[in-house]
Amino acid sequence: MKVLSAEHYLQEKQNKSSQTDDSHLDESVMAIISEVRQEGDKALKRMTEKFDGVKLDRITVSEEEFLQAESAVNQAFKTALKTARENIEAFHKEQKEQSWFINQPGGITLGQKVTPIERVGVYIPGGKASYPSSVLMNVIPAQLAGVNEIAITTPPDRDGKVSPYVLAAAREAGVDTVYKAGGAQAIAALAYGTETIQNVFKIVGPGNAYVARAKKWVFGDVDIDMIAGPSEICIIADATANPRFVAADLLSQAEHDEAARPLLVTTSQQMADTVRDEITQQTEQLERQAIIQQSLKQNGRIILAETLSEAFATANAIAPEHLQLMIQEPFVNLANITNAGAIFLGDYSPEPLGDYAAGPNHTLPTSGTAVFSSPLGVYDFVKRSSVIHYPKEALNQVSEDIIRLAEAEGLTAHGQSIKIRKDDDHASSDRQSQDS
Ligand SMILES: NC(=O)c1ccc[n+]([C@@H]2O[C@H](COP(=O)([O-])OP(=O)(O)OC[C@H]3O[C@@H](n4cnc5c(N)ncnc54)[C@H](O)[C@@H]3O)[C@@H](O)[C@H]2O)c1
Ligand SMILES: N[C@H](CO)Cc1c[nH]c[nH+]1
Ligand SMILES: [Zn+2]
Repeated sequence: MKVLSAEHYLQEKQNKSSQTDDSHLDESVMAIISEVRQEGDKALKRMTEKFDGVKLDRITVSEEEFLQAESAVNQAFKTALKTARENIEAFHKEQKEQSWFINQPGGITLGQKVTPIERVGVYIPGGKASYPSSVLMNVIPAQLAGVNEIAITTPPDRDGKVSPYVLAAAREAGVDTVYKAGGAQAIAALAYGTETIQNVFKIVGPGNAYVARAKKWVFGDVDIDMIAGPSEICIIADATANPRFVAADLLSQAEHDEAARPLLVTTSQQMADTVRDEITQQTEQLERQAIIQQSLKQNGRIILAETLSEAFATANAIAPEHLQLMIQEPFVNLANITNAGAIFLGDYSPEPLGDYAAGPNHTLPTSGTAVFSSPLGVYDFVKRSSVIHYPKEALNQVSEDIIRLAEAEGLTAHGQSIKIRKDDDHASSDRQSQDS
């Protein structure tokens, strides 16, 4: 893993982002979207054959497949799923938002009505690993928001099957509709519908570059949660941190993807050296060595900071998906962190605790987007409508102001809508009793 100063790291990061040219990705994703829009299921099956290497007869997972999956997973896994579901539910319940109304003098009522989005599609990645935990993380907040119809889509394996762990998680979460479709083609199908796949109003869930780019392209026709890139972890460690833990936590995210970003920011040269050795030793024991080594080589960095203040400033500039504070007094220093998707405090709060069990969501802003966005939550599955009620007298009170403002904009029909009520004294006299 490359070691460099904070200043050099930030410079390197800037150079990289200005050099990125991914127009080829746009071209292939736009072509996929347009084929699915034009040909529906036929295109979806053709692409599943091309990219996932399997010819499908049926896109929707059958009840029989659900039952097979249920018997293929053991009881301990089901219990772990149940515990995770309970923790995720308990945390996300706190995010539930109520409609509210305020009464103002003169019989005015104003408010905000909160309504769940009716139909939502959840993308569950399936290329390099299967993610039952992501099923729970994406479905549970939608359910708590009151979403009526939730469908999952995930790529099938080469036998045309969906991971039994993913299906067991779907069952645990109470979702019966699972489609065998992955990549940009699945996103297009959810956005525009096919003969089999019902179109949805919002698409959530992480995925690889094709999935992320397709979400960007369909945004506007449907809503999306965020553009989630490869997993990232940034650990701020002072000389008191346990280097074995630090190395293990960095590796936990490196194994997701060759493009994953494991970063250590430390004030201690000795910590940097020991973590480096630990990473080499621990990697030898792990299964996904090829992915880890690529991730470490391409994006793994040990950043030396002169002071803890410089370490915090560097982490805030990175705005990582996950930030671990493995320093003395992590709680006190929480105040110094402004940009991070999730913040893990202390030596016994490693990132995988958040991935699976603690309760907060693991779908988090990546690629620096934590400067402006938040974890997936119940709030992502509702929309808000403003509510306005003025009785006649209250409208009369503001009518001159409205007419003046409308005239200034040259919008006389707007003014007319107000004037017509002011002049028409007998208008809705029968409704005035309701107003008072
Ligand atoms: N943020 C989170 O919560 C979270 C959770 C889990 C995984 N992840 C991330 O999600 C990503 C998952 O990626 P993945 O690849 O394992 O699974 P994936 O399901 O996102 O992608 C697999 C699909 O990509 C498509 N594809 C592959 N090669 C293609 C090509 N050349 N042209 C067009 N389409 C192609 C195929 O349709 C395939 O089904 C990883 O980066 C991982 O770090 C994030
Ligand atoms: N760390 C991933 C988000 O970056 C989420 C995940 C799912 N399973 C394991 N990890
Ligand atoms: Zn993870």
